[in-house]
Amino acid sequence: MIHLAAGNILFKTGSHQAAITLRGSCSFEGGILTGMIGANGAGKTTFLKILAGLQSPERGQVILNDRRLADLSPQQKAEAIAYLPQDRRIQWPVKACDLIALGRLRYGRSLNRLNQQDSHAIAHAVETTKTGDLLDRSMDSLSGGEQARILLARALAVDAPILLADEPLAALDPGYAMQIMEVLSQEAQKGRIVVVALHDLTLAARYCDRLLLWHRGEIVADGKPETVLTQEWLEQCYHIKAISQNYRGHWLVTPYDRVDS
Ligand SMILES: Nc1ncnc2c1ncn2[C@@H]1O[C@H](COP(=O)(O)OP(=O)(O)OP(=O)(O)O)[C@@H](O)[C@H]1O
Repeated sequence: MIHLAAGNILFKTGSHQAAITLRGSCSFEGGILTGMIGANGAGKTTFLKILAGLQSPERGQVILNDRRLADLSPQQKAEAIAYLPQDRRIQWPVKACDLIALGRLRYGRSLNRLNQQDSHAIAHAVETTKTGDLLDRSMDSLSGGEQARILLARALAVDAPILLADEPLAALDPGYAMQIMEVLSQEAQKGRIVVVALHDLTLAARYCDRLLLWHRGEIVADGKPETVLTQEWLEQCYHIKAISQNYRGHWLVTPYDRVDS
């Protein structure tokens, strides 16, 4: 079973007024879809980058299956972790199918020498993201939502045991957003660690097994959606009120009003 843990992390994010000090420990097991939620600037992206080994904390460390992430080679990290960054607007005329295939480069193969395993992983990623009709299109001709789906397909094509996705639902319409959450949930059910930063609390509550709530650089709540998305936390962290209800076995959260801070 894959295991990823971040212990006693301390990280200062720059020196401007909005900068924060990120502190926290948490661990992740395969088979669970974890949503990271929290207001803008709370620390979600920074923490995902630390988990992905793209930022080095000033204190603390990330451990992947008993080994320090910092001690792994770039190749080993690339084989273990697929990372979908938040900033992902593609302005260059690469074909969508080639961009997805880039997910296989970690195996040291060039795009024109993909083997059967590569083709299988790419076909699976295309099928699960329903991007087959976009493959021949140039990335710079796609809408923001279409690009987002292709980039998620590239991350899935890596076929890594850990998938870290930073706001994969940004720019997606409600139907595709739900489809992507279903895909992420299925990937977790296969035994992967899937951690996803989200702003849509309704979908976070509906699909995630576990939520981590970030507030000013710290995890203030960690647990099942119904224990994290309480009125108190929503007011304190987002300054909102929400209707929470159980509907056909699903915990639904609908923000409806702002609370003056
Ligand atoms: N490279 C950087 N240099 C300076 N400050 C940074 C840098 N990256 C992030 N920060 C600051 O660190 C804080 C946390 O940022 P982070 O992107 O982790 O938040 P977030 O929870 O992902 O926010 P959002 O929901 O808006 O994406 C913010 O105040 C941000 O301005």
